[in-house]
Amino acid sequence: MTTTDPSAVPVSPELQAERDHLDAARAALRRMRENVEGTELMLGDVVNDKVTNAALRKGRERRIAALADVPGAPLFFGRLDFDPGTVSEDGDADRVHIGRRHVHDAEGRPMVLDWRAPVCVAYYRASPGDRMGVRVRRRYGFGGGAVLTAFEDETLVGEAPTSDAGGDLLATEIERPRTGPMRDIVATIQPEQDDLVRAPLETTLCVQGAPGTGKTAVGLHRIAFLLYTERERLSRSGVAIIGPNRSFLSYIRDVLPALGEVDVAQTTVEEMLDAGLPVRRAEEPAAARIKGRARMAEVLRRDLWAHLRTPEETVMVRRGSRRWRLYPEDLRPLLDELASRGVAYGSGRDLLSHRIAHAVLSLMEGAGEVCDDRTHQQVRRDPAVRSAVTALWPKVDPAKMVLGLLTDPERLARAAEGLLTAEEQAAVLLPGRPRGPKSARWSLEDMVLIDEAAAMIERPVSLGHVVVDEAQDLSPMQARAVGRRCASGSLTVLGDIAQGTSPAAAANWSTLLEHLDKPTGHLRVLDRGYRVPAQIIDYAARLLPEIAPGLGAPVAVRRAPGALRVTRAADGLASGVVEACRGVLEGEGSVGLIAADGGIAELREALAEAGLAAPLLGEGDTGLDSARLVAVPASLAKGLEFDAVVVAEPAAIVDAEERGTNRLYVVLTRAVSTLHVVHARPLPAALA
Ligand SMILES: Nc1ncnc2c1ncn2[C@@H]1O[C@H](COP(=O)(O)OP(=O)(O)OP(=O)(O)O)[C@@H](O)[C@H]1O
Repeated sequence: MTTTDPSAVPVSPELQAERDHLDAARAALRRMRENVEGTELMLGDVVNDKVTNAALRKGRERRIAALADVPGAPLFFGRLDFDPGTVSEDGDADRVHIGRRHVHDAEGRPMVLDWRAPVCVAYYRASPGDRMGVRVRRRYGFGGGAVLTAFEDETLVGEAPTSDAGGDLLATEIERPRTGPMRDIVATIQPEQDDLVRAPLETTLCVQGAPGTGKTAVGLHRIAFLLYTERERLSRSGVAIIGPNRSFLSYIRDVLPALGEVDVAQTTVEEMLDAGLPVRRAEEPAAARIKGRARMAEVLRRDLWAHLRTPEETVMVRRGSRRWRLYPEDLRPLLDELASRGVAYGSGRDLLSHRIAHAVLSLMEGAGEVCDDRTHQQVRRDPAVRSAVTALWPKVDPAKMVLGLLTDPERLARAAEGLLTAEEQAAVLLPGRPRGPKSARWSLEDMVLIDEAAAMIERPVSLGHVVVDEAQDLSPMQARAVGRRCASGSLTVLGDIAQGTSPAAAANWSTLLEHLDKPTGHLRVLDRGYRVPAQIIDYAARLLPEIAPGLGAPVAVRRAPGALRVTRAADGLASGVVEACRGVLEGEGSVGLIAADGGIAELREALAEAGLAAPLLGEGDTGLDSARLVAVPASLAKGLEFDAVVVAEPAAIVDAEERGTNRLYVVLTRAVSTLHVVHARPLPAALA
């Protein structure tokens, strides 16, 4: 009789002992959760204060969520046996199990250590050359339903260490068929990745990595690590991850919760800007490039500060029977001093009212009057002072300001003199004749300008850490917007220059780091490719000399015979694609059909006629978990991956946009196991 339940198969006593430990750890985790759940009653009795109660309750809910047992994710994945006395005086404790979170027994003795604990570094980095006190490293294999089915020991001591650096388990883990969103890689983080994950909070990292080298995974695990080591600091200041679009964010949404972190904001650049205005049009590439340049900040700065007026009138404050006068020549130095100090425009207004009040008080005191803080406040609020401030230092609304600037050629010419040519000025003007910010047809690039203006008026609050993925696509102006949101925090900048597809994409990282205001950020390179088998990456890398001269292909850690097929569709593209999809669907796991945005509808129709439903990614709430076969517009493929990928008509993908060859490189590097390229037109020269 065959059985499909791995837990029912007889096993060795050692494996059984490990299973028992896993069961005991699960029971202990349940008890830890129940203990937290049981705190509700005590809370009501002891604390009456509503606000405190609400905060405690929220903390408690968070803790309960963090202690949830994630179905399908085993509670531990590894074990280390250290030299006696390395971890503790007590010999037994030199064996530690390592998992996603800390679990202890009823007496408080650890049963599973959180992978982020310092002692666990050895799990990821110990080698026969530097064994870090480790004698044996054990890695576990799991079957369906997180049933422990195997383990593999690596002995680091003795004459003949048995180290394969976990190669088989790594390949098995990567090739495990995908059924939905991205998974964590906590069990198999590689040494070069671990080094980045555990970089201290103060360090801004910029990671250049070819497709599938694990950049996104590193960024997500770094957040989890930082939240573990710096929880208090970061829970006050906040952490965010910025991704290229909603489909991508949906793809990565489960990774942090699986690592026990449920409180990280995930956003796109567009959502982050949050100007309260809708984006109504895509910018022309030429205008996008101009609006994305850092010099636009100077154009905006000039326009903003041009709102200041030269004092022409006397300010007269009445107090009782006396009148105190400040003449234009008294006011001018106050204004000039503030304007030259680099204050935010908005706080400058406030400071000006203080300066004027101070000057009036000096006159009063010079005449023998006794003044105190109350007098200062009264003078500051005097209608004459207030109207002088309003006239000299007018309030500015950022959206109205940008609207005014981009609809008035003369005003723009004044602000852009020496910075933009006449043609460039004409290119950035807004279309139509909008009457106000609500009716204007803004682009994303315009929103970035509004954000810049808003930040010049009032500086935004800084987060503690921001991870920005696909950062190569940030224009200098977008980079400034990201950078000022972590002005006093740090960044993890992830990307690949070769995958830059936006019109103002970065050409190198040092310039982008400057725009992010982190010029001393450390540039690190990941070059071991985990996702894509060698045959596929070699094929895609033929595009590199054209799109990113100087950048090499990653060194693929896996080869997969038969991974690549290139077919000329003799009976037309649609039928070739249907046939290719049918073929790859015979295998296991997720399948992505990727085509130029303009061609995807027709291919979906052909698939539907052939009885193959392919929901469109990005439409409604279609996520990657809704079906095995998903139709992916090329513009949304970035950052995603599928077990098998069918790429339809590479030439159409290249032709669809200015940086179409970069887009094709992205598209060709999404497959974990199989890539099938189908074409009716000739292939781009490098692939022919
Ligand atoms: N150490 C690892 N163990 C297991 N899987 C890994 C490891 N590193 C990376 N992977 C897998 O490789 C794939 C690619 O990882 P990831 O998406 O982080 O790469 P990337 O560098 O961001 O790629 P891209 O530039 O194409 O977006 C993922 O499936 C990830 O789980």
